[in-house]
Amino acid sequence: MSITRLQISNLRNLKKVGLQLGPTFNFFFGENGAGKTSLLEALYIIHAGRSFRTSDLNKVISSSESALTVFLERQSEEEGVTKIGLMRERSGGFSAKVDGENVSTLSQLSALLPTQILSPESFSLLSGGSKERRKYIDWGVFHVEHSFHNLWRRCQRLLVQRNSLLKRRVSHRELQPWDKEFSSVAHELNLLRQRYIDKLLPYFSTLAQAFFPEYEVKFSFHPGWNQSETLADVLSRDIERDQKYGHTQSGPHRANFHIRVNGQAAESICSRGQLKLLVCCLKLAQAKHLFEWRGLKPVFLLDDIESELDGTNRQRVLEQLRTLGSQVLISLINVEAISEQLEESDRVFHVEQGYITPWQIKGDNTTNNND
Ligand SMILES: Nc1ncnc2c1ncn2[C@@H]1O[C@H](COP(=O)(O)OP(=O)(O)OP(=O)(O)O)[C@@H](O)[C@H]1O
Repeated sequence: MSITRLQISNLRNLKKVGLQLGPTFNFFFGENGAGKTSLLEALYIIHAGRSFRTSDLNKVISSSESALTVFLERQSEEEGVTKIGLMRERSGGFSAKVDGENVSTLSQLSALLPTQILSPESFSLLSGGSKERRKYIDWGVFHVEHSFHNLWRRCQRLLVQRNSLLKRRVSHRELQPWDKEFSSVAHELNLLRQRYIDKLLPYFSTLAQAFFPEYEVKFSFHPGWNQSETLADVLSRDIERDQKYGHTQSGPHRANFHIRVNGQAAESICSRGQLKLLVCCLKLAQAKHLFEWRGLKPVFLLDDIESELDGTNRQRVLEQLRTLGSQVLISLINVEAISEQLEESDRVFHVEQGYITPWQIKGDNTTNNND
């Protein structure tokens, strides 16, 4: 799968952009503040319904404009061309269409456009809170297990209901029917996560070994409660604590994973650069797994990796992406940095004050197509 056409209006400084993308690497170069990250942000928004830079989408809409739109055409061998569009209004209104038909949930767009991002922000996957790590696992489960999304939503609803009952301090007896259902859905959800991780781990281990040959790198998953007990037993035992805090302390909403390097927590022993490389291994592992199990290649968005990884490691990550055959959109400042490694199907674009134009590299010289 790859994105062939992309149109963006009123997204930060991108007032009106129209592009034909190539199926392999697409490089976007330009000075600070030119609009490179905003272009990647547009694709992320249409995939996830949110930005990777801010939780407030109004900040992403161009100042003095009332709505942003992103439209794209996706080409896949099995399904041919699919047209996908999204509009986000300043008033909060959201509308999305696939081939002219309104879609009711954003998860329909996510399913059509599996997208992975490597940006300075995405490196908090290992150094930040557990929410990001749950999102990482659930991205993968969502794309390979069809029942996951509904199960996840049921689990969220039950959790909200249980928490509101806890806050109202209802009796243990009144809580029991909720606990029974919550435990049963949680158990099913956990099985899907466990099954996914069992399949993902060989991919991660191979990559970790290639990138960190001198270290022993171990991944461990924690479902959100002690597995020697059932969740129903844990909830029943901890009822007083849950009532005291007014929310449920155990369950799949507390799932997490840890990476240990030579027996120590990665975030305590690894350098910043090594942590970033581990995040690359995690994301590449998901992409390889998705391709081998579902034949899908996610689109990769690489923002500012020049400043995030050293030359050798950057090269190794790019080589992995070339082997995978994913479509990749990469932002960078200096076009000279890539002139040696371009392949025939790659495309280069110059980003300048919100305008994006195709660029051709000839030998040692860089020339604009429009020259
Ligand atoms: N809501 C908005 N409306 C209009 N312009 C905006 C808005 N938000 C940000 N901008 C401007 O849009 C540009 C966005 O730049 P972006 O972050 O995409 O740059 P970049 O090319 O990735 O730069 P860098 O190399 O520094 O990361 C900036 O010039 C910023 O001032």
